[in-house]
Order: sequence, then C-alpha cells, then structure tokens
Amino acid sequence: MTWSNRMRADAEAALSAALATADPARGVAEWLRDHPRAGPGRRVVVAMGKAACAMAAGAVAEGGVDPADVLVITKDGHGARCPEGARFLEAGHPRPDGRSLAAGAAILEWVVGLGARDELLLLVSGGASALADALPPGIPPGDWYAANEALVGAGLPIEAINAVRKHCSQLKGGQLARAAAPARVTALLLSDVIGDDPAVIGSGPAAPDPSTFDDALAALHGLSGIPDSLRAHLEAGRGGHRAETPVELPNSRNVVVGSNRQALESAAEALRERGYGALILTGRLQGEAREVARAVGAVALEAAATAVPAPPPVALLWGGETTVTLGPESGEGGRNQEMALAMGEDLAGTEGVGVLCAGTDGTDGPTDAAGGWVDGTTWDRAREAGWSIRGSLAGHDSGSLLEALGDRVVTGPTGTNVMDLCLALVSPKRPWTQSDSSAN
Ligand SMILES: O=C(O)[C@H](O)CO
Repeated sequence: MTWSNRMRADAEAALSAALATADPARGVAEWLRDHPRAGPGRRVVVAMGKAACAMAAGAVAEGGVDPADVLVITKDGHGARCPEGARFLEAGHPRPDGRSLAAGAAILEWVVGLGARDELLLLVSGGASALADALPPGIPPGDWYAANEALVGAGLPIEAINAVRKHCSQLKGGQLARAAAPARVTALLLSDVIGDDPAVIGSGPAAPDPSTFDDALAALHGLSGIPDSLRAHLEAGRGGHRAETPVELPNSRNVVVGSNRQALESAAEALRERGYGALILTGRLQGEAREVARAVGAVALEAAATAVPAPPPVALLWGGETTVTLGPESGEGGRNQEMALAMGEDLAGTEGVGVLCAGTDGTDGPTDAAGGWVDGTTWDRAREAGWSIRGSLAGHDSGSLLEALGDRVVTGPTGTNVMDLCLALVSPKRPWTQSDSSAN
C-alpha cells in the first residue's frame, strides 16, 4: 500500500467513526434512555429539520412514544428511516415554500390542548428554519419567500439571518415553546451551527431569544430585496406594537445531543487507534473555502517540516463550515471539494501529507459526494490526466477533477448534519512500518 493510500484509508476510517457518533437516532435514543420520563401525561413529538426522520426514529425506539403522536417535517428526499405511523410532511429547503407554512400550521395544531402534565418532545436539526414557519399577520407568503432569498443570498451569518426569521414568525425564537405551555418542552438538538447555540439552531423554537426587533432590523441594514411588509412589521415591533420573542421559558429545556465537536472527538480517537497523535485545532472553521484551505494546508506542512504543533505521525483536525462565493462560472463541486482541491498546489510534490475534507451530511454542495481527498501527488496526477487544479478552482469545478482522479469522498446521504470535518494527516518521513501503528 502506498503512503497516500494508507493515509486516505485512515482518514476515511476516521470519518466513518465520526459519522457513527453523529448519528441523530443514536443521540436522541441515548439521551432518552438516560432521562426516563417521570409521571403521567402524554408525550407528543415534533421532529423538524434535515435529520428529522432519524431523530424521530430514535424517539420511537427509546422514548415510549406512540408513532401516531409523532409529526415529522423534513426536506424533500430526506424521508428514509421515518418511523412507520408517524405523520410525515415534506417542505422546501433551502427556500421555504407553501409546504413550509402548511408544516408550521400543522405544528401549532399538534401542540394545541397539551396540558401541564404533558410533554412536547421537540427534535430540531439543521434546515428547520426553512422547513416550517407560521407568519405573523401582515407578512404575505410571497414577501416572506423573497426575504429568505435575499437573506440567504447575501451570505449573512446564520445568527443574523435567524434574528430576522425569529422576529417574523410565530414559531421561532422560543415561540413554539410558549404556544405549547403549560406543557413541558424538551428540545433535543442536532447542531449545525458554530458554537452550538440553541437559540440559533433551527431558529430556536424552544429557546429563550436574546435577539430583538432592533437586532433584526440591524441585520437588514444595507440589504436590498427585503419587501416593505417585512420592514414595516419589524419597525412596528421595535416601536413596541408587536410582542417580543420570550427571553425566559420556564417550561422549556434545550439539550444538544449531536454536534461537530462530538464528531471531531470521535475522529480523533479513531486516528489515535491507528497510530497518529491527534490534535483538534478548532471546531469553528469558517470563511471562504479556498482561503481557509491555504491556512489548513500550511499548518499540516509545518507539522511535517518542523514537528510543530506536534511531531508526525500526527492528525490535525478542524471542524466548522466554510462558504464558496460563486462567480459567473460554476461547475460541479461544493465547499469541501473546493477546500481540498485548493490545497493541491501547496502540497504538490510533498510526501506524507494528505487532507480529507467532507460534509457530515454526505452531500457537498449540490453533488453526491461528501467531499474530497488531496495529497502531494494530486497536482501531478491531475496534470498527467489533462486537468489543471487552478483551472478547476477558477470554474468552481473541483468535483469534476476529483472525480476524474478517483479522489472524491463518497459516503451517500448520512442522515446527520453536524457541519464539516477536515482531517490533515502527516506521516513520518520514513515509510510506514508495523511499529508506527497498531492498524494494518
Ligand atoms: O435551520 C437553520 O436555521 C439552520 O440550519 C441552522 O440550524
């Protein structure tokens, strides 16, 4: 086995371990097993987001829940693992649509009439903000769709986008928990945001909201494409003519049951078992993919050259989520494949350094790959095959090149979504021997 194949196999094994840990069904089931219900009363479930089906399956397996009491709202094509007998709705993502509003109405109906002895088990994962909503009077659906388009298209941080969403909704920013009172609300969250803030994940339907109408208006500053009805609603809120989102929710608790950090720790453990020292450098990676890539590549090369921050064999781990700003040309690819490929030039000709970048949902951008692998051989192999890394990056076509080289990382849809992982492996300068690792 070449050093390159060997390290790629190690990185892919670490990714598999991370995905197993981030499995949302497992996270929900484990939490419910450790927190058995006390007292009588119904437990009804609302699962919303891209991982709603798996989370609902975990609740049915361990939570003493009747599937008929489960409402699942997920993205088109994300219905695998949905518990039989649950009410199942699909809705628009990343652009909300009429089905998102129908889903919001269904949620509010689902919690009507719950009493003080009942519990709403709310299972929230990434995408929930677009998939379900209930608009306040005065905001027509068309205006709401246009506003979402403008907010997401402007590349604003998710905190800012969700501050606006929360203040133009009857569900978000803790308002679902308020609607479910006097029932107790337990929200189990699969985090797809940096920092794992319950108020941001899926716009925090059961989380006290520290943001205000004022913050929402500030987020819109300088943004075009926001309809007047929306601005008027927010202005009215700032003037005290609309109810603020709740800052306290005594009936609600929020618990993160799956996160990028857990995935990183599990990947690090798997790499230690394979003979690497493993350092998690950050779970807060963000920024333009190709620029972040240069920094990640530089740290890995530094470890190879100077044994800083740790001597080889070492694995350096990053988590988070980068972005890609598309130009006029865009081919096949996604942020993880672009990030991997953007290291190709800096790594060119080096030995013993390889990097895997992958999205934990298994879908990098609009492609069917999770991400890509790059090492010191990529540049030459691409040239020999008639490809140019620079050209592919210029056309945002990283996926086509990586596919031609057999260097895409393909997991298939994973059912989870805890952002991305980037694993840089640095081998000793000499070839691997049995004593370098317990793995074969
Ligand atoms: O749905 C959302 O708001 C984003 O995915 C963040 O959780």
